Amino acid sequence: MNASRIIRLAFPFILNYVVYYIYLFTPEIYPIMNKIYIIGYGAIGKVLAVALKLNGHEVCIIRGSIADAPPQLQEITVESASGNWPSTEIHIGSLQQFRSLEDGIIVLANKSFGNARLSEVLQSKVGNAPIVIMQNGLGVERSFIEKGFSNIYRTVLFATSQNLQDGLVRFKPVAASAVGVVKGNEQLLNETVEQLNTPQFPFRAEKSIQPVIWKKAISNCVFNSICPLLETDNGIFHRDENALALARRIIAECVEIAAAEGIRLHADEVEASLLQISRSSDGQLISTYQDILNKRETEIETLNLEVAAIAQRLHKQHVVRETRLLGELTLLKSKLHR
Ligand SMILES: NC(=O)C1=CN([C@@H]2O[C@H](COP(=O)(O)OP(=O)(O)OC[C@H]3O[C@@H](n4cnc5c(N)ncnc54)[C@H](OP(=O)(O)O)[C@@H]3O)[C@@H](O)[C@H]2O)C=CC1
Ligand SMILES: CC(C)(CO)C(=O)C(=O)O
Repeated sequence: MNASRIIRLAFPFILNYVVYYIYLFTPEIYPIMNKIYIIGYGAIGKVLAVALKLNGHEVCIIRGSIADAPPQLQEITVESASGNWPSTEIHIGSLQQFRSLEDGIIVLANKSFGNARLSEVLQSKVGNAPIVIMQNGLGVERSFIEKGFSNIYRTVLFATSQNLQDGLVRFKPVAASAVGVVKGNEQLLNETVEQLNTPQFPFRAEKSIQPVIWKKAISNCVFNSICPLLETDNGIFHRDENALALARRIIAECVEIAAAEGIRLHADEVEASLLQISRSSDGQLISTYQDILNKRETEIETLNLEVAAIAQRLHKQHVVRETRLLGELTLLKSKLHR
């Protein structure tokens, strides 16, 4: 065999290696992910930060609503049914402090109504680093897609967390929270999940995230409107047949819109999941009700009102009359209280 034939035969293998090494060592193509930046010093952000730090990760919480918060160390304690986790010091900073976040995973644990502004600020700092959106609702990833972020992942949380005091949070994990690809690839998804997953706050990769997003969002359309309007806790649906009957009407409407979007869900499975959440968070107030009581903006626009907007786009607004009305009432109640 002559030399040129050997080179010709070997060429595909050499090319493979070259591409592989460029892939591995070029941060523009393959993010480094040494650190975890959590945006939002709220109930979820604090617990996630503590769980990750306890498992040896370098983690920093970045304030979501405050642009110029001075860097500080804050001790956070997490209360859980199996006992308190060791109190842990967490670095808190602000976006102004960081020129680039390209060496990490960026977790959005802020309220979704902050996404439009945050996506603008993050645009020049993120590069190809994965963004993990850890919020309830539909369409919460829109501003990141529109601005051309390259790796967008979406989590559906199966856990509840509640702020008790500034450095004290109560956490209840129910199951491993699902993470799936909105834009990106499965390999980066798996590596991102591997980084985020801890025994205290478990995550799992989900290949088909859209049905999971819709199922949880429909439950939230029920909880986040009916509970604040009735001024009651999440347990109402397993305690009261009439409340459950109302929930069924909202579920039926939303399941029809999900189907029109190509997401097949059965009303019965959504109801079963709603009842499970209602039982496991009996006595707890849903975030929207807490937000109204604390005179804060709510996420209702990415729940009932987003389902209504999707229905309108599909010329099916007649299908979601009750879902929309409850959403509008919740929005009005929130505005009247602020
Ligand atoms: N708590 C729970 O049990 C669950 C929560 N979720 C979802 O997780 C997400 C976080 O919830 P949770 O931690 O409970 O919420 P919190 O209200 O406790 O905290 C949310 C954080 O969002 C940030 N924020 C508020 N307004 C803005 C704004 N305008 N711009 C940017 N950031 C803002 C604030 O961060 P900072 O103080 O740094 O400014 C705030 O602390 C929500 O989308 C929620 O729906 C889902 C399931 C369960
Ligand atoms: C419905 C519930 C309680 C489930 O985690 C939730 O999503 C929330 O608190 O916002």
